[in-house]
Order: sequence, then C-alpha cells, then structure tokens
Amino acid sequence: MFFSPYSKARKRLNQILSEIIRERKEKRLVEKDLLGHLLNFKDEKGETLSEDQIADNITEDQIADNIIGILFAAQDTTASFITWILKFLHDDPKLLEAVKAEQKAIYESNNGGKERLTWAQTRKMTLTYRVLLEGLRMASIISFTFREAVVDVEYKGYLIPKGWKVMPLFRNIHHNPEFFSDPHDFDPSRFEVAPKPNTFMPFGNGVHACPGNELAKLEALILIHHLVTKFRWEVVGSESGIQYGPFPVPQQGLPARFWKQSSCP
Ligand code: HEM
Repeated sequence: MFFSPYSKARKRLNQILSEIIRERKEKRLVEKDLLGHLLNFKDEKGETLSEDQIADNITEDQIADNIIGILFAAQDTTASFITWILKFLHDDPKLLEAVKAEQKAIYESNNGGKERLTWAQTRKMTLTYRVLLEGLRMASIISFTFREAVVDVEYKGYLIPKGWKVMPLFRNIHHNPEFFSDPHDFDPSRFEVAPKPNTFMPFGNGVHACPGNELAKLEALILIHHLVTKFRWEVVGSESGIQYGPFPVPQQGLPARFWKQSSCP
C-alpha cells in the first residue's frame, strides 16, 4: 500500500500547517501567500473561512486540506516530469547536444550567464520546449482522471448514463499510434505540428484542468537552461522500466552524478 507513508507525512504536514495558522492568528499576520488568501477569504456575507467559531476546526482542516492538495499536485508531479526529461536527454546524446546548443546561445547572449535569463528568452526555447512536450506525452505523469456524466451521453454507439463515473486514460490516448506515430519513440520533432484536438492532455482538460501547467513547464525550462549550460551529468546504474509512487519515475529513480562544467573530468 503506497498510502501508509503518505498518511504519516500528511499528519505531520497537518501539524505544521496548524502551527503556522495558529501563529498567524495570534500575531494577526496577514501574508499574501496562498495560506494568507485562504485565511482572509471573505464570502458574500463578509465572513472569513476561519471566523466561524463553531466550525473553526473544520474550516482550518479544510484550509490545510487545500494547501496539502496543492503541495501534492505541484511537487511530485513536477519532480517526476523533470526526472523523465533528464533521462530522455541523457539517453539521446545527439538531442542533448542540440538542446545544449540552443541554451548556450541564450547563455552567451546573457554575457556568459552574468545577466539573468528573461521571460522573453524562455519563450524562444523552441527545441527545449518540444522536448518538454514530448516528455509529458511519453511519461504521462497523471495517467488518468475522473469525471461524472452530468447528463446521458452517447459515445460511439455506447450510452454513458447520467451519474456514471468516467475515467479518461490520458496515457492510452498519448500512446495511441492513431494519434502519435511510433508512440514509444521519444521524438520531440512530432510537436513541430500541433497534435489533433483532445489527443494531448498532460494537464487534463476543461474546468478542472491543471492550473500549474505553465508554471511546471517554466520551471523545467529554467532548470534545463542552468543544468546544460553549467553542469554535466551521468546516470549511474539506470534500470529500464517504470515505478509508480504514485507518479511514474524511472525504475529505482534516476541516480545520477553532477559536475560543474569547470570541474568536468
Ligand atoms: C508536470 C507537472 C504537472 C502535471 C503533469 C500536472 C497534471 C495535472 C492533471 C492531469 C490534473 C487533473 C486535471 C483534470 O482532472 O482534468 C491536475 C490538476 C491540478 N493540478 Fe497539476 N500538474 C502538474 C503540476 C502542477 C503544479 C506545479 C501545480 C500548482 C502550482 C498544480 C496544481 C494542480 C491543481 C490545484 C489541480 C486541481 C485542479 C482542479 O481540480 O480544479 N499542478 N494537474
């Protein structure tokens, strides 16, 4: 059961958050972060989520729940995504060289990294961006989601009655050769052409699509920029296969050694 260590960690996170909430309330601290927004949220009657004395614990639990939900949604997904990108680049030295060349040109135009990487530059990382999209397709970090049919739906001759749960399998869609030729090959060039609508949904779709979509890709672009311009890395003892915990990562993780460019052997 992969849930038990998570339950323990969750309890600990709940405690940490309760302490932070208590401290902020005692000191009347108004922070502008997510917790601050939830603590100071006012409904249409002007009441905050945590003002209601009777339901105080419930609302605090709900606030903690939301924070932990976002930590969970944001942290391990992005870590898993970046791990796969490093593996795919490591496994394809030619592609890695091409990505390095793209990033080196930006690095040089920033006076050898002395000036900061800009937002505009992150918008021009064409090849690196395609590597990210292909990584998201191949790894399909979130393999599926749940929805409920709110009305009777007829789909390809089948009736999905109102109230039935539906489970779209992103991984299967992303690995379907009808939509992506040779789907098990890592080939960023396939994204030179936009995929057909609703065939590429690494961040889901509709009202509950991932709000962290752009943030996760931006983090990966920034990390790759610094990594390939300043470091070299070598995977040690890589094994083929996928391990779920619950998000997919390469079997046994991706043990790797990193060197700063100046001290490369
Ligand atoms: C590579 C990284 C990420 C992947 C692959 C990913 C993927 C997804 C997917 C597939 C969903 C479900 C959408 C649906 O059911 O249709 C989702 C939901 C969500 N994600 Fe992400 N996500 C990533 C990073 C992030 C980050 C960085 C954040 C926050 C900073 C975040 C916050 C959320 C939240 C709050 C939801 C729930 C949205 C809702 O139910 O309305 N995710 N994500």
